[in-house]
Amino acid sequence: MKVGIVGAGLVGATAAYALTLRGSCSEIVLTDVDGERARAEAQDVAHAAPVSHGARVTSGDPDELRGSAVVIVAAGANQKPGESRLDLLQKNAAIFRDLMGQVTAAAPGATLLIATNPVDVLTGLSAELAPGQPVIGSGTVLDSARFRHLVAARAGVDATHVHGYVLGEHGDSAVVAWSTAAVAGLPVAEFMAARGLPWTPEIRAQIEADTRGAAGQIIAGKRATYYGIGAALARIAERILDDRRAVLTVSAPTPEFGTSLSLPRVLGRAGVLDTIVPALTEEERAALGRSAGILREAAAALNAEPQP
Ligand SMILES: NC(=O)C1=CN([C@@H]2O[C@H](COP(=O)(O)OP(=O)(O)OC[C@H]3O[C@@H](n4cnc5c(N)ncnc54)[C@H](O)[C@@H]3O)[C@@H](O)[C@H]2O)C=CC1
Ligand SMILES: CC(=O)C(=O)O
Repeated sequence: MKVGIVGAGLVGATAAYALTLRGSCSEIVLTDVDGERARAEAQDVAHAAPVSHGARVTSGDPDELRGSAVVIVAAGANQKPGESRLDLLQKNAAIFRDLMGQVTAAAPGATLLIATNPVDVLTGLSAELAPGQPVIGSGTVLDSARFRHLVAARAGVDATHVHGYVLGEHGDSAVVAWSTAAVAGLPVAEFMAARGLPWTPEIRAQIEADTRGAAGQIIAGKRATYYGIGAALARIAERILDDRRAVLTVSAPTPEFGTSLSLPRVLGRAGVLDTIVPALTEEERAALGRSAGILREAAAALNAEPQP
């Protein structure tokens, strides 16, 4: 089971490290326009293999992606403090137009797993640039993890026992779908009330703000985020490799919304096998519609740009 990674920067290299520590695959190849960086990152991660699960970790030209079952794409610029993900669109779209031909030529059978921001619009663009190949974006898998972490901290339980989805854009319009949230199978308010734990509209609003604002807070403090997304990418990739039918909020082209966005989706070797539309409140449905509108506008603005 081979995973290719395009873009051996902070996100790509951390994904390689997470794949290695989790034993997600037997082979990882890192590629980057900065070949020296890719080589050094592969060498460093390879030294974790003998003390974890023994994967073969190498670097090389895009040609070396051949035989990959999944190719993670994390190439491109990241946000500077104060920048939004959508601010990265033009420059990262140009990088994708440049690299996608090499990726599809080398690994025509791979599922493409996009991480570069703005991930929803670039997932849609990648699906156009790689017709016939399964393409998904990491979407709101990371946001859903952040949401679960924040609820778990309030509830005083392990985050793996908190359920809940963030939907729509991986970005400022992400929709925190409280109606999907549960702690140990109970609606959050019920769980909190039964234990006399504080649960107010202000606390809910703070959790929503912290879920949406997490990337900004981390970027302000250390210039980039990579551990959360590295683990999320490894999890998504291994669920695809295992054909596990896991349900994750990945981004994918969604005709009903006219854009790529995140909804809970069943994942297998062929990529997205099914999409689940949760029973949302009217307010959540409206927020999801607004989020989709923002993404449609961004994609339209990209298509309106003259191509070199
Ligand atoms: N989807 C998500 O949840 C998250 C997405 N990101 C995004 O991931 C992307 C990468 O972020 P970082 O790793 O922090 O940036 P970075 O600057 O550390 O790494 C980017 C790498 O891409 C490489 N690159 C540029 N053009 C390339 C090309 N044509 N072919 C191959 N490699 C190329 C660069 O040489 C560099 O090594 C950014 O767009 C960032 O916003 C970051 C965190 C979370
Ligand atoms: C940077 C980014 O997209 C994130 O950490 O959510």
